[in-house]
Amino acid sequence: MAKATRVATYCWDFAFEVEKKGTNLDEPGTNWSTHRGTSSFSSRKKAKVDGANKRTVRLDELPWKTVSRPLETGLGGDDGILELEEVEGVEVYYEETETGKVAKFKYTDDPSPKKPSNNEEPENQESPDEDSDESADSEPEKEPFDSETLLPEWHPLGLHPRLTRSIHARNFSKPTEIQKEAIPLALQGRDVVGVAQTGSGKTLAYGLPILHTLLNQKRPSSKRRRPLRALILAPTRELALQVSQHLTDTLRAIEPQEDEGDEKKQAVKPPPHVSVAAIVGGMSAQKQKRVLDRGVDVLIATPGRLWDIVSTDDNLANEIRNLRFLVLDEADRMIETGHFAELDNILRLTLRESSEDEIPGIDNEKSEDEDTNMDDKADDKPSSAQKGTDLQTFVFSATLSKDLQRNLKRRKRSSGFSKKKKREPSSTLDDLLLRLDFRDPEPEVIDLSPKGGVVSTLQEGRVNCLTADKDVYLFYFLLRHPGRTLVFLSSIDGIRRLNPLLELLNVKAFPLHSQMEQRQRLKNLDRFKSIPNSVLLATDVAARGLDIPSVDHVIHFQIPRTADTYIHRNGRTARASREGFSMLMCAPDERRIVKALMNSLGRDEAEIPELDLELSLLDRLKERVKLAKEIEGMQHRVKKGKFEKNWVKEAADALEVDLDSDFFSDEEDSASTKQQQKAHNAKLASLKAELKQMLAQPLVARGISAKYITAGSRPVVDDLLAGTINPAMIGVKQVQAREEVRVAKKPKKQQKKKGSASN
Ligand SMILES: Nc1ncnc2c1ncn2[C@@H]1O[C@H](COP(=O)(O)OP(=O)(O)OP(=O)(O)O)[C@@H](O)[C@H]1O
Repeated sequence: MAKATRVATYCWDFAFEVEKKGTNLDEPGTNWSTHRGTSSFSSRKKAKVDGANKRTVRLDELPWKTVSRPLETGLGGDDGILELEEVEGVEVYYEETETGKVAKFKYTDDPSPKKPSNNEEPENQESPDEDSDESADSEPEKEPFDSETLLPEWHPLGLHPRLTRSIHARNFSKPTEIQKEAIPLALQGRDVVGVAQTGSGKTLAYGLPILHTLLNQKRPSSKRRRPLRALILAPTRELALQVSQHLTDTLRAIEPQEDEGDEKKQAVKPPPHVSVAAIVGGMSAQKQKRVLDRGVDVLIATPGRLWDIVSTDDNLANEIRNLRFLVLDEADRMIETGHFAELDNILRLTLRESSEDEIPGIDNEKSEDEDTNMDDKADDKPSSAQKGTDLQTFVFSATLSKDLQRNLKRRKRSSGFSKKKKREPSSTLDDLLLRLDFRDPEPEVIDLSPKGGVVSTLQEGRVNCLTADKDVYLFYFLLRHPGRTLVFLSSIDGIRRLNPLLELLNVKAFPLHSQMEQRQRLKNLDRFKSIPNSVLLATDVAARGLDIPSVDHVIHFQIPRTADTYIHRNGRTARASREGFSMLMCAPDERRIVKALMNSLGRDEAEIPELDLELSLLDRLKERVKLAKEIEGMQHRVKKGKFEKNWVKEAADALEVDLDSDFFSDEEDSASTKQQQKAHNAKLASLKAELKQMLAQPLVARGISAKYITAGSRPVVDDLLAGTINPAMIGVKQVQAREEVRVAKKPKKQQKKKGSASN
């Protein structure tokens, strides 16, 4: 006998499957029906089943409760069961049948010792009419929401009242610029290409119109599978999960909450009006397929995983053909992620079909001049007769080339794609976007990108140093300017080297790169988000779209190769009008790249000021970093040796060959090796002890008296009194990095050069 469990889902269809297939809870192909909500996993009491009151019930008659799954697990969407919870008063037993074991449920009507209050409805309430479509659309608002008074700047956008309520709950007092411009156009049915600075709220600029449209439609029945209505494609797994979370949060604020205390009502809660799910690589494809099988309204996906599923699922392919909304988020990055072919294949499904395979009224062969003439008729709005479907397309990024935007305008009349012509695989963003079949003859291009790509609240800075000294300069910066710091490196090897080094130096650092398991990536992101003085060492997998609240600093440990990457990396800080700081670490051989980078942004290299450094402290840090490197080198050699040996052994085992006796001669058990190991360990321990001692010493700036706070040429007493003392570096004020560049002097050479250039 087992106790019944409450799971994170409503399981109407599942109940049927359990009866049919027996007790395998994770049977592939099980048709799930879910309901999302919030709850605690609080009640874990054993069910008290009073035999006298027990009666056999169907699974769907049980008092199911919805619970939420935390995003940090990587399962924020409907992608699986994380935890089971007992249902009070329910007993599960199994009956042997011809087809195998069948789970049955006994449910007690007597919920003693809990006595219902006078206001409570009967415990064993019937589930709602599953075909709840009729009531859904006209669901009355519990309390009218006065958006005109409470959100005067959002009110004119005319969003669904439940969205304005949610916006209010999230304290978004006014729409951002891109939201103000994009939302009305999207609500008019226009296709929108939005370019706006990083952190400017682009997700809701396309997300709110989608949710608005779906909320204005009837609440789907739990009996019928809901068809996919919006597909959002994102370049990275993290971004896809984040967009999913963002939209889920927006909806969660408006779905009835479980912790409102009315348990009976939860048991009869209808399916969600709008369901959102994410499909990304690195997670169980089986579970994700099940999510799709039971139907979602808004799907956020990375192209690789989605195409894996679509290529074997005609149903899904058909749904993509009939989408209502298609979104490319960070479209330009998708070209770089190596999923171009998959993306191209998915987009092909969204192309219009007509009897002639041509877009009505459009001659694809017209000349450029004719194109221009057609431009003049740009005011022609799309008529529904012209549309293959109602598809609306949104393309958003912080960086889209001006050329592309011009081309998009010009392409309006040659939009679409003739299947008669050979379709070469696309290879550039321009190519890709020009192949998008916008239904709108002239997609609206909103370009709010700031001049030079720099957000006004961002302060840039740089340090010029040798490549070999970058570790020291980084360590200096982290001590000098504590905060949440995102360090970008160009290679995974670089991260693997730097991470243990920083750990030895007592810096809390977490790696993030594409060769890590998805769960570990999400876990590290989460740790970085929750620890204020931590460091994330990342490749450009983290450069785009990630919305980590309050990243104080972005450091380009290696100079990005393109201006777009520079903009997107910087965009991880100074988000949503907050201040932020970014620093280029520039080695002599990288000067050329910085120059080219700035040129392509229409800026001068000298515009980025140098960071003021306390050189005496920098020198003292060199000793510490040198020692940490020595320790790291020794540890690395041991690890590498073990790894290589294991690899050879595993390869030999796999090939079923015997290894030469020489291979084992220096194995651990030989006496001389043992001695060597002992000596090695002793040296390592002594170096570590030395480093520990060094790190325990306060770093005192030149001119500071270590004995008396009022003595020395720079007494620290004032800083102490003002509360501006930097605990890691005595004698230097605790100031923000942005303040240190204001006083920085431009390199003399540059000033000279500039002067001569202007002559
Ligand atoms: N109207 C608003 N008012 C205040 N904050 C907002 C508003 N809209 C969105 N935000 C918040 O701003 C942050 C950045 O939003 P979002 O991630 O959508 O930016 P983005 O423009 O997509 O950035 P990126 O280009 O880097 O992907 C989020 O934390 C979001 O919750």
